[in-house]
Amino acid sequence: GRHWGYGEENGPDAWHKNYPIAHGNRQSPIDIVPEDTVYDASLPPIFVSYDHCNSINICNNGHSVTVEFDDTDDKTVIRAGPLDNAYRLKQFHFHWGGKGSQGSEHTVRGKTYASELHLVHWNADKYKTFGEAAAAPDGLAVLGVFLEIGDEHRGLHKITDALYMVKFKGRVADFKGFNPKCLLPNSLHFWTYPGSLTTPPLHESVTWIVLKEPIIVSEKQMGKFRMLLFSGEEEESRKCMENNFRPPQPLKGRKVLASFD
Ligand SMILES: CCN[C@H]1CN(CCOCC)S(=O)(=O)c2sc(S(N)(=O)=O)cc21
Ligand SMILES: [Zn+2]
Repeated sequence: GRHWGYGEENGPDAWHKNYPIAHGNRQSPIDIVPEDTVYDASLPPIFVSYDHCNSINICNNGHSVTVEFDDTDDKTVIRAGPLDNAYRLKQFHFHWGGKGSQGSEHTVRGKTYASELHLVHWNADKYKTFGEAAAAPDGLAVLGVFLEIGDEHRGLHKITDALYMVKFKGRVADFKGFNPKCLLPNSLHFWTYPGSLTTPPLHESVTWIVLKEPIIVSEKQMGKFRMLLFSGEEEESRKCMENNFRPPQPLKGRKVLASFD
């Protein structure tokens, strides 16, 4: 049937037709209002151990560009913070705009960023497979990092230089040895709240951990993401992959905790 996307007909406002959970009580993203967040002094810092981290490939799935990891053991995990278990890195991907500073999914007091990086982790302590975890209320932990336009980012070069290999939907290319630690900002101060996948199937299975400090990337680097296509090589309609973000969803009484005062 008609596949979901970010267009006029199949975009975020239409997703509820095939995915009624779109109108659920813990949907993402949200607008984070710092003065309404609760500083929780008992919240430990998050612990990111990406040291033996190894990427496998880079892929254009028709919705975003993703870098996938070998998650067969606990060598690349995040723990602590709001999490009760170690969560294994499965993939990371981005959401971005068409120009300027629109493009992030979470917003901060209405401020949008040019892009947002999502590092997707799953609770392998509790669930046997990623698929099972992706549908469980405490199955996933996604680390969100804002990207702001400024000087170029040295760590992002390896990604933007590889995007030409996956221009078309369905393309996968080898992408080994990339460690996403280089994409994290200096501070790991975060906001956290219970939410969902921001794309279909919109499972309410994500503990969101959104970093307050953005990383800085250049307009030129962001431009390379917009060279990607939503469409496959065989399709005649060539649609640039951009504005692949869901707007903020109702908070519905949820509390957003802050790890910093
Ligand atoms: C295009 C589909 N995007 C999905 C694909 N996965 C979920 C479905 O998996 C089932 C086995 S996912 O867990 O990798 C994931 S995380 C995010 S987000 N933007 O909320 O960080 C979206 C998605
Ligand atoms: Zn995402």
